[in-house]
Amino acid sequence: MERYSVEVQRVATDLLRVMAKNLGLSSEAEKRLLTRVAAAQSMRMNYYPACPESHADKVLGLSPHSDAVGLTLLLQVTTTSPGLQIRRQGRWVPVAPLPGALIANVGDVVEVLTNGKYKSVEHRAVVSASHERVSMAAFHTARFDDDAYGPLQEMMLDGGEQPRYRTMSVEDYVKLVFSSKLDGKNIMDAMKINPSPSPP
Ligand SMILES: O=C(O)CCC(=O)C(=O)O
Ligand SMILES: [Fe+2]
Repeated sequence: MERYSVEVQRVATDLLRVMAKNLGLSSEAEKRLLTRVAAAQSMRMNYYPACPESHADKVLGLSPHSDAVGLTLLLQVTTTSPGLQIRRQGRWVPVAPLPGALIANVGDVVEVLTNGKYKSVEHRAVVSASHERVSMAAFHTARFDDDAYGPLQEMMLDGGEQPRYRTMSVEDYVKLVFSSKLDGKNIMDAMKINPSPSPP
């Protein structure tokens, strides 16, 4: 478990480095502005028992949400029973499990830091009438005592872009997350400076 955790954290850091490069952050110091959101890690094992046929279409395994972290690397441990779905253009799209594959879910913190250039993905888990399912999520964040979460100056300066999200200390952000319900992208709505009305 410890080895898995260390390796997954390394993958998360590498992915964030690539994302930073894609965004034009080239120096080591600039890349660190994104990789710092993989400095800390927490893990969650999700167990979804099979749900009786009569209820399966009325029950969700996990309500729609986006992860309130930097980057999540998710392993669908049960490869024989799908359950994860992502929301794309208003529709729920299943993500088929691939043995040994990690799914990278962009979290809310990366959406804020990149001023919306990378959007966090809304997702949910559904249950099956016949199969139980296990997934394991590794969440990556900045350290609690790290500076703040807010749109990176380095990315906005070029285009004279305006910040679309508030800047908040990591501690206040964590308080906001723990006082919020698991409900779609509600934390992003709270962080937006001029939230546009959400589609029905
Ligand atoms: O079980 C899944 O596939 C989704 C888990 C998840 O979204 C989470 O733990 O945040
Ligand atoms: Fe999630």
